[in-house]
Amino acid sequence: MAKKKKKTNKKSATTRKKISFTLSKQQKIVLGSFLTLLGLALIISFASYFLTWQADQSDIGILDREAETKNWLNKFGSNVAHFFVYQGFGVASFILAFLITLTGVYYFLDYAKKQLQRFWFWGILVMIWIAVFFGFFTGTSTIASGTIGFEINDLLQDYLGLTGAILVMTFLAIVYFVIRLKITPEKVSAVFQNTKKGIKEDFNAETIDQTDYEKDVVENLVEDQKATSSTSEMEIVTPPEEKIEEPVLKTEIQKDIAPDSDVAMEVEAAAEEDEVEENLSKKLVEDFGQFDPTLELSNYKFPTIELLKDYTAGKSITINQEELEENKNRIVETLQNYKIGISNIKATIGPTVTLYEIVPEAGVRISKIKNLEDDIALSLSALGIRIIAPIPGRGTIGIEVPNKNPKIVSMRSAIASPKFQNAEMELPLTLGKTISNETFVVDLAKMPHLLMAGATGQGKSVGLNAILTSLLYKKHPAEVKFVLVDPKKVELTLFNKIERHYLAKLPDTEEAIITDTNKVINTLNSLCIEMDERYDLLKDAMCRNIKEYNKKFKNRKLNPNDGHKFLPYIVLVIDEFADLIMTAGKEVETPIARLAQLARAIGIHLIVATQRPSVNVITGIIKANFPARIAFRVTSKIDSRTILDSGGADQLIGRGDMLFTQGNDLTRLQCAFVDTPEVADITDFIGSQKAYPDAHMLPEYVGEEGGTTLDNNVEERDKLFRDAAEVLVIAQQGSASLLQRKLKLGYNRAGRIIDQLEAAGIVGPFEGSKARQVLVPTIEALSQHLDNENEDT
Ligand SMILES: Nc1ncnc2c1ncn2[C@@H]1O[C@H](COP(=O)(O)OP(=O)(O)OP(=O)(O)O)[C@@H](O)[C@H]1O
Repeated sequence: MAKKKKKTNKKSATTRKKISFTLSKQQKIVLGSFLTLLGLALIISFASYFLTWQADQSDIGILDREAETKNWLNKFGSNVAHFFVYQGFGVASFILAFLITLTGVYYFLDYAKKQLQRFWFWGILVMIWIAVFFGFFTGTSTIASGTIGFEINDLLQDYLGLTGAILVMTFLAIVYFVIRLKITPEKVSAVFQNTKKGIKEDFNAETIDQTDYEKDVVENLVEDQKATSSTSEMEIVTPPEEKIEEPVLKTEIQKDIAPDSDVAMEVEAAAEEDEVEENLSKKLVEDFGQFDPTLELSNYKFPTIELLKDYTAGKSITINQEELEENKNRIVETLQNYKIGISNIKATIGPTVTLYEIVPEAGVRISKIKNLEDDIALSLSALGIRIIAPIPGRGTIGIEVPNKNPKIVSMRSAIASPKFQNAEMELPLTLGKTISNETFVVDLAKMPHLLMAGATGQGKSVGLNAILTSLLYKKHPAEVKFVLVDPKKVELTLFNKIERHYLAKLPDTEEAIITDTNKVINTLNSLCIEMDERYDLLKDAMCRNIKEYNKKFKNRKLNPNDGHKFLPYIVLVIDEFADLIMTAGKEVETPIARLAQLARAIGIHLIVATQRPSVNVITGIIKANFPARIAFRVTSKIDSRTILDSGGADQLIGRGDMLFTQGNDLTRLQCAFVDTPEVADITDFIGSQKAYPDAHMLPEYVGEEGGTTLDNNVEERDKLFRDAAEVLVIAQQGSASLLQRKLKLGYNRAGRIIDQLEAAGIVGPFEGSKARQVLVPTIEALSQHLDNENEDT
């Protein structure tokens, strides 16, 4: 049933969408004034037609310019009125004119149109009814009922007879009164009662008025007498004041204690609840506009491009012809040494490497060229040769040869590129430039997590800074929050300045940037709680991902009173992951794996960087959930295999030369370079602006120190022990997930509390898939139980 309802709602929504066309404000005013004036013109012509119709009827014909008409709106008036009044609905045609005027006014003043539709629906029905009604009286003359009214009436009478027609008409009138005017027998009787009472009050009031009047007259007389005849004497008796007040008293008495026989009972008919005209959220959006998450920092200014340095100023990529020729000749020679002929060769010059695309002669085995990689590298005497055989989608074989004079790709050029500026992505990142010198932009939200590896000094930190800078240039502080983990303690410190704008942290912690392993564990678990909470919100809102959820929230379809809020993306950046795994092992691996598996839909994205991409650091489960990888230069082929599932990263030339994969092809990129002073300038720029009162707060997570297990130690119980006990006793169901939901706890904490409750004898032992038994029947019994416990200790 509910499904059906939803379906029809959906259907009506789509039809509404189809029908509704949006007019601009000006168009509405023009249309509104046109309709209003047209309606008024009709009213005037109709009114005039009733006076002049007999004279005009013979002259009907708008094309005849000579013909004279008496209608106030001349030929237009007489023709239109003849059509609507005589041939149409008679007197009731005024309703039509009125509806047109009303429509005009609605458009002119831009009122909601829903109401208008009702006016039209009922207006037309009433018009037809009135026309038919007049059909009873008009006989042969059709001016009052119009032809339509007369004909319908005639038809009714032919089939039902006069009595039947009257009954049908009466029934229709009742329908109108009950449905449209919501007049019920109770209301009618209440009106009668009120009228009765009203008449009585009026009568009394009149008595007062009369006395007042008499008093006035007497007073005036006194004054007149005084003024006009000082001679003639007349005794004037002013009525005593009590007399005037008497009727007032009487009314009060009558009001308060009415005589028994006349007990007036006021019947208050329960007011019909108003129907909401339009979807409430639509109205909210109309009234207040879409929810704007950036409102709190509405004056926030994004960092300017000037804050970034241009390292390539005046140094665009120059083509060194000599170098190109030399490399080409060597490639051709080397291949010929191995009896591989080339039919064509093409060079694409990138910032750090040049790609030579060769088309081998027919019959050459590709694997043969691939095997010659080292030989070609030797003959070109260059580091970092990479052979791509074949280049996917191109049908050629690529040989990447590093340039002798590589160019720095400045972050400024990447940020200023139209590709990045116009990127309509949730979390756009510009990583640098491709081999064909194009800016490379990807969406972190689509990745959905990124693994980064590279030997020391190859550009990892710069890469991380480039990623964070991209987000700072594109996303408002309300839209994205960073959780930064930096065991090296120095790499990300600059971001401390934007703590209250962009960072998220645990409650009760000083620094937002996490450098301590223990805190990392707490933060990761807290993010898991945040993830669970967000999933609950999404489930409640029936959304599949954060994008849909936020859209719904912006359109005011989710009620903040139900806990709904705008959800910013959370980007968790972990530098030196290997170090973390070494010190904390499983404790960090488990929540990271959980987040990596589940957090994509609710907007938590992970960027994990490591120096050593060995298999005990990047375990299978982590690898499986990080399809997007970046490899800077690594020291061995094995490391390259671990991070990219293929070689290549060991042949990079360093200094930001990198390979990027999103699960399929490898793309060689030159990472955009952003130096520490530039990051300092950007964070200074943001940090100096108005900020939120505090960093974004993550849910509280109580670590292992939060309590003991089956030890019934009252001192060591969780802070929420009593609340939890009450929740379970009320629900009479000993389940940890109930606690998680009701008290917004993480899984571990809820589990610990359940253990404590078991130790305290409030819930029974673990019963497998069934919920535990609650041993305390009521809240009172629980209070007594806990009080006894306190007395014992
Ligand atoms: N994209 C780049 N373009 C030009 N030079 C770069 C680029 N990336 C890095 N470099 C150079 O390499 C140096 C080291 O880079 P970075 O500090 O990012 O290395 P790292 O991989 O983080 O090293 P570590 O792991 O030891 O911290 C930089 O100081 C810079 O000179």
